[in-house]
Amino acid sequence: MVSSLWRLIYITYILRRFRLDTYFAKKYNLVVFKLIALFFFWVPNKYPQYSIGLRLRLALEHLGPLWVKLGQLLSIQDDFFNSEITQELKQLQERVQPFASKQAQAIINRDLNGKVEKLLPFIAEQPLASASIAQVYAAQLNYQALVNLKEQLGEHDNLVINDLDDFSASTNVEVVVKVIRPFVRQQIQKDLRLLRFLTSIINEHLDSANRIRSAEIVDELENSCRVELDLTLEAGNGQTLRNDWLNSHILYVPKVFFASKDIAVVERIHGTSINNYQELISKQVNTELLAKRGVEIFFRQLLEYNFFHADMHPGNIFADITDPQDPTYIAIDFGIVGSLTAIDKKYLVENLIAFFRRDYKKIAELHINSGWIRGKVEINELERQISRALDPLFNKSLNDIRLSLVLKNLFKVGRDYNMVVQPQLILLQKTLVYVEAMGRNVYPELNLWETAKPILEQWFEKEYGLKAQSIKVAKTLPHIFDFMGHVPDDVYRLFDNQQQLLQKLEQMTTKFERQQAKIINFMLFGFGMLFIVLSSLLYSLNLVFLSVVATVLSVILLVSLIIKIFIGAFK
Ligand SMILES: Nc1ncnc2c1ncn2[C@@H]1O[C@H](COP(=O)(O)OP(=O)(O)OP(=O)(O)O)[C@@H](O)[C@H]1O
Repeated sequence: MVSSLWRLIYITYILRRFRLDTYFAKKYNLVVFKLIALFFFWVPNKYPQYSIGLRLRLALEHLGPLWVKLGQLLSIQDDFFNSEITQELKQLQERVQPFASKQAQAIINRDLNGKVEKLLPFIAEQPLASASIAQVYAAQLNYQALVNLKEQLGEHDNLVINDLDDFSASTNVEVVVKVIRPFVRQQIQKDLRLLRFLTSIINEHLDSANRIRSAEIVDELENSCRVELDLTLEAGNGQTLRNDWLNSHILYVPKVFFASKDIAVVERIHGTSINNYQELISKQVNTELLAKRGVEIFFRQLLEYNFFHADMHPGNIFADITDPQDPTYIAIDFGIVGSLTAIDKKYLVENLIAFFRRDYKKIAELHINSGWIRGKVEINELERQISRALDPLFNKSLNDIRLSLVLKNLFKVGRDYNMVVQPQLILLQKTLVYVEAMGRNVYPELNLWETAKPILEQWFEKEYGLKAQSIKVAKTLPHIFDFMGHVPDDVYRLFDNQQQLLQKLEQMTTKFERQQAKIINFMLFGFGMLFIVLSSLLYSLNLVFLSVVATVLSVILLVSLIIKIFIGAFK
């Protein structure tokens, strides 16, 4: 509690130090930001010449991993900040001090439970890289020791050892050991709670038109941090992706050998960072092919395997340029992955194809006929809205068409009509932002239109085209015939069952009627006798008239009873 309070004070101090409170006070007109200025009046304004975007970026970098991730997330939404700020946020980098290798060693020792020397005969003293969540060390893995350990896995239930069938080695293997920063989990959790608290306070004081989608953003952050902070989940994702691409030439996925929550041992890769454009050029790499292969990989992950790497920022993608004319990709860091439902996949492809054909009516029809948009919607009006959102994208040259923007604008129109866009579709759209940026960085003339269109059309034809439908029908025919063969039996059984049911119903009705008759008889008899007793009582009290009435009533009741029994006997 006390540490959370200190952290909150530190966050507000940083807001003031970079004069973000003044910006937000103006943007949202909230007293809370004016209070910060009052409370931290003594903090000097050191960066008056810096733009707001730069100050925001520096503040987030100061605050640490969660805030950097928040900034990265906001940099690909355009309903939060203007383009100048989002451009700056796109350059967010994690400025973290490496943590002591001694601590890393202690974590490795703890999780490998006394087997470190056997499994990892060499671990470098200095880290290879230090990111905000993890630090990475070059190391050597004794492969045979790992094979033996897998056989007696029971003893090491904190470790997940992946299937080793897809890898073989007779000597030590070059690996990297990824170690989660000590206390980063606690710090991120604490910051998440504070972020939720701060955004809810802000939201409470905003009028509905200005409210921010805070809960949605914080949920998304929490979700991605949950996976990134548990390396066993990353190990599982890595294995799935590796299996998908095992026989492919264009993407290599390094082997994740094993992991605990805090460490992962991964095959070491040697590639050129996809950001290193200078090297790609100086080695005369076929950048056009490289860029096109990037787009192909993205769509194949989605359409063929339905499992996509969703953290494709340039730090995680490398190129193997051993043969510059045949460049291929290497992907690392499998913390965030995604997959789509069959319906979302169809939605995506159909809409993109219709967009390529500039057929906005078709897009409108798709949204209505498939029930994505419910309620009464005027098709022409929807078509107009879609055209308004998408047509400006055509005004650019084909090279500049950004599919990520197409999707984003489409989702926006959908949301205006209360369509619920599934989070995985949003994740995909955000991944596409990186894929497109990367492709254009590698080969500025990349024409996504030309590259993606045939892939999408082929997939759609394969899945939903005439041939695919005929094959599907042909496959279902035996089942239909089988079903029809059983129909007479089933119908007979149905009728038979129905007959039995009717008989049962009849029996129950008769029983009920009998019970009912008995009750009526009993009541006629009971009331008849009651009136006889009443009549003699009234007579003894000299109430002759009333006594006669009671006698008459009792006679009526008893005679009715006799007639009823008499009729019942002849039924
Ligand atoms: N298999 C590998 N081979 C060689 N280098 C690696 C490997 N895995 C990671 N690295 C190096 O370590 C860096 C950080 O690794 P990784 O991206 O997996 O960590 P992270 O904490 O998830 O970082 P972030 O979330 O910021 O991307 C990479 O950018 C790369 O330089």
